[in-house]
Amino acid sequence: MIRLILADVDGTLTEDRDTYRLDLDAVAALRLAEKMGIKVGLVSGNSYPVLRGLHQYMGLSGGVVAENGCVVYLQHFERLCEKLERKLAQEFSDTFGLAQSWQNPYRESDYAFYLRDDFDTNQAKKWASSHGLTLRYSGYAVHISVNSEGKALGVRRLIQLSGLEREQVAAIGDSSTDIELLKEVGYPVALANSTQDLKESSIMITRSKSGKGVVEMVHAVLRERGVTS
Ligand SMILES: O=C(O)COP(=O)(O)O
Ligand SMILES: [Mg+2]
Repeated sequence: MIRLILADVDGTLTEDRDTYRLDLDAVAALRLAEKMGIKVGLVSGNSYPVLRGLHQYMGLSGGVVAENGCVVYLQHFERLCEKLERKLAQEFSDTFGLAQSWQNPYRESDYAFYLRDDFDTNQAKKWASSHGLTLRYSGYAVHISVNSEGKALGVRRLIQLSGLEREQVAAIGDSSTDIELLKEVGYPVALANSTQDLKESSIMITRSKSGKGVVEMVHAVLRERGVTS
């Protein structure tokens, strides 16, 4: 029986994959899950303060995985990765001409950058590996990180802190950065507008995109628990 739902944020809880506007129906569905006794956690490439704030104001209790797996919060804060020197973020930004995310001052192990059309992914991957780092793209931002396992690292710790087995956990996401999230849970769900590689990592693909797909997923989980919805 599912006891915890883990949701990605950008592209998943939003109205679509190209906006930061939260889908209010998705927020309501996650609150309904909490009311029915299923905890909801957020697993994202965003920084800890952003996720901790969202978790609190959305009324969730399942915890947070931030910085693509490097930070976990469930009643207390844990950083699971080494810190990455800030000057490397500046060097990456200068080398590839990418603006730094406004959240970079609040990150310590995974830095994010806004993509440009002329971005050379192969060169950036080479740069990252020559610095012992991993490059990821969420559909919203390019990330460099000390963490080669991505969201899986934080998700395993969050599930452990929750005292649950992976079979009791469902997860939903929209991009390649969620493959590492979905592979850690018993009920992996992709959205209608997820990237193809993520769909291949799921056992359910929603009919609707982004936030409306989250609503479908929550109702599927509630049905599985015998709660008619
Ligand atoms: O930080 C990003 O680039 C996107 O974050 P996400 O993991 O919530 O999609
Ligand atoms: Mg996303």
